[in-house]
Amino acid sequence: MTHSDSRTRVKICGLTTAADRDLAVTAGADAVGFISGVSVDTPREISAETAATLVETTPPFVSTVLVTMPDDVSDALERIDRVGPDAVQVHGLSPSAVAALAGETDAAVLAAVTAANSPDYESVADALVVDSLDDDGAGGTGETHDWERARDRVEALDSPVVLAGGLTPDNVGAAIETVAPYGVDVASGVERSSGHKDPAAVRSFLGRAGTRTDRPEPTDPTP
Ligand SMILES: O=C(O)c1ccccc1N[C@@H]1O[C@H](COP(=O)(O)O)[C@@H](O)[C@H]1O
Repeated sequence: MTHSDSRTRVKICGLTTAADRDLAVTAGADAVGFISGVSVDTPREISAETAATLVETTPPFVSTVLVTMPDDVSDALERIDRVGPDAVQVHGLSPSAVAALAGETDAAVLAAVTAANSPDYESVADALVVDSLDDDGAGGTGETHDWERARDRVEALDSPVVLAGGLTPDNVGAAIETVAPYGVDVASGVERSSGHKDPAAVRSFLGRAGTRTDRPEPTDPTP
């Protein structure tokens, strides 16, 4: 299902600090992603405790996403319980495990997939994140994949498709035009150094994705 007639949602992922989360929120991100519990070495990984704090202090109407690589369904449920996100993005689970997880959590379940295996996950996840996954099933590769093939998937699948993998301020406009995804997702492409976002790049990415709003700085929602 193409979404070229509506605004493309943007997730800024791999946020490691409150300052970077606030930067993404202020610049107009629809969703903010926190990476915790992954089996690959990444500068964007944070502890479950830090992720829980960042989720809890994210202002209303911005979706929080836990990005994780669980061993199995019960491991995923424990991680969701500890962090409390609106959505969980799971890497490396089979379609049947994703289906079981979706049946047991109130969080929206996003499956990280490739264009090749995306049809296997369509009926079991709330949305598909089509990425350039490495051999371990992890994202954050900074590498693009075949956008024409991704476009075919967007047209063939009923589930919302989020395009990820190697997106940057320079290519996100062309990516949206080519693929017409429901949303786009970026981690390494808007960093100034490993694990730290570049404010100008985050704003530029959101602007070129058609989403920048320049919201006022968020205030601490805790009383
Ligand atoms: O970013 C990571 O290091 C990472 C590690 C393990 C699983 C997922 C990860 N990131 C996800 O991959 C996409 C695309 O990343 P990039 O823009 O190509 O760097 C990212 O948005 C996360 O969802």
